[in-house]
Order: sequence, then structure tokens, then C-alpha cells
Amino acid sequence: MNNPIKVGVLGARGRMGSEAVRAVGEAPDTELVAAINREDPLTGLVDGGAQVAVDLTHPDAVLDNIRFCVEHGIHVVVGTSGLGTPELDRVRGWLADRPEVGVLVAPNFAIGAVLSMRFAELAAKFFESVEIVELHHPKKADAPSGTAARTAQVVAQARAAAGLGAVPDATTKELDGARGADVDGVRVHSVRMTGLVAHQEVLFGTEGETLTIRHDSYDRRSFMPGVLLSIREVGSRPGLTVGLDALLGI
Ligand SMILES: NC(=O)C1=CN([C@@H]2O[C@H](COP(=O)(O)OP(=O)(O)OC[C@H]3O[C@@H](n4cnc5c(N)ncnc54)[C@H](OP(=O)(O)O)[C@@H]3O)[C@@H](O)[C@H]2O)C=CC1
Ligand SMILES: O=C(O)C1=N[C@H](C(=O)O)C[C@H](O)C1
Repeated sequence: MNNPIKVGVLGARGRMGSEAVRAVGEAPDTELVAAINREDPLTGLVDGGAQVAVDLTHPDAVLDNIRFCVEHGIHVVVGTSGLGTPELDRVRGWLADRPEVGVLVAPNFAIGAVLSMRFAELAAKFFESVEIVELHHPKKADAPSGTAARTAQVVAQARAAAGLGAVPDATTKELDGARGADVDGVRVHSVRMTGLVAHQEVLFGTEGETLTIRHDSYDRRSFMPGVLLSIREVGSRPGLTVGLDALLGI
């Protein structure tokens, strides 16, 4: 067997980070060499000889972490949400100086969630109306979720490619927020509720029918196969990859 991949986890004591620490420790082909928390210097990754870092921190911290890793030749798997087009462009800029490094940004590691985004992309051109409802635990910092933002983006691109216009909506008078956030012309509604983990519905409608694509993560273990797959693959995918689609062959 090859030597195990040396992995550092950033945000190690968090809800996701602690699961990732466990998953990396249990997998036969990965070895945890650094568990970095907010107060720890990032140089712990270098000291531990990390080949891959997994970022599960906070939208405010993630960019600095990626930059450090790229500059130090460490591949990065990014689970942290909050990276939009301007942030991804900055990552591409850093990678231009280190073309051998891979950065894999995963809006969602759950296989079912990746599939549901793809299904939504496929369905988009057949329906006049679309809205997204994402539902999460109340400790989540960002809204809408990274998954919902990505779903809205791919649905909007598919609609545009099919020549569909704006989603019909006659609203002229509304209470602020009543129609949700507008992400590339797709309305996204964010629910925060005790008892939930991570859930999403993409609702499509056209004359006489609707289609709902729903995904539920009931446990953060649902994300770990995707985390491990990303760790295994990122080193052989230099540059920036967004989403797990290519890794899953979809
Ligand atoms: N892609 C995916 O499939 C998934 C992505 N996520 C995303 O992962 C991220 C983490 O989620 P979750 O584990 O629930 O969050 P938590 O708040 O439980 O964990 C975040 C961890 O990061 C640390 N942290 C926070 N701010 C900083 C900072 N400025 N510098 C360094 N470390 C920091 C926290 O430290 P401290 O303990 O001191 O607060 C904490 O340990 C979120 O962006 C979330 O959206 C979550 C689930 C799945
Ligand atoms: O904060 C979370 O919990 C999650 N964050 C990611 C997101 O913003 O989409 C992925 C998943 O929804 C869980």
C-alpha cells in the first residue's frame, strides 16, 4: 500500500472539523498530522508535513487559510461556505503562482446533495418557475447556505442556456425578505431551526405540475465519504475545482 496521505484539519474542534478528524484518523489511507484550532498557528500544517489541508472553519477565516496553504504547496479541500465568484477569482490568482497545487471547493460533501444539485440543473430548463428552500441548524453563520447559492447558480445558468427569461412573479408590495434572497434571479429562502442539520428543497413549477427535489443530511457523518474522496483526489487535480461532480463522474 502507498504511504497514507498526511492531512491537517482546520477548525478541528468544530461540528464538522471534529467529524473530519475522526474520519481521517479511521481511514486506512489517510493520517492526521495536524488538528488546527482558531488559536493555533497555521505553521502547524507545515510542521506536521501536511500534504492536504481540510478547511472547515468560518467564511471570515477561509481565504487566509487557503492562501497560506497554496503559498506553502499544500493542497486544500475547502468545505467552508461563503466563497463567491470574487473570492474564487482570488484563489485562482494565488494558484497562478503555484500551478502544481490543487484547491477543491465543495459546497456540499454529501453525495445525495451533489446529485440533487445535478438533478436540479437538469430539470431547470423544463420549468417556468423555480425557488429554493434551504433549512439548517440555528448555529449556522451564513445565509443562504453555500449549497443553495451554488444550486441557484447552476439552475440560473441552465435557464439562461435554454433561453428562459425571468421567473414569473407579480409581487409589487412586500415586507422586506418575504420573497427571500435573489441569487442570480432565483429566490432562496433560508430556515434556521433547532433539530435540523442540513436540508434543501428545489421547487420547480410549470403549467399543471410541480417537481420537488429534496435532500436531507440528518447527521454530519453524511459528509465524510465526500471529505475523504476529496482528500484522496485533490492532489491529482491541480488548479481550482468547484464541486464534487467531476470526482463522482457526473
Ligand atoms: N461543504 C460541506 O459539505 C459542509 C460545509 N460546512 C461548512 O463548514 C463550516 C464549519 O461548519 P461547522 O463545523 O458547523 O462550524 P463550527 O462553528 O462548529 O466550527 C467551525 C470551527 O472553526 C473555528 N473558527 C471559527 N472562526 C475561525 C477563525 N477566524 N479562524 C480559525 N478558526 C476559526 C471555530 O473555532 P472556535 O471553536 O474557537 O469557535 C470552530 O472550531 C461552515 O462554513 C459550514 O457552512 C458544514 C457542513 C458541511
Ligand atoms: O453549515 C452547515 O451545516 C452546512 N453548510 C454547507 C452549506 O452552507 O451549504 C453545507 C451543508 O449545507 C451544511
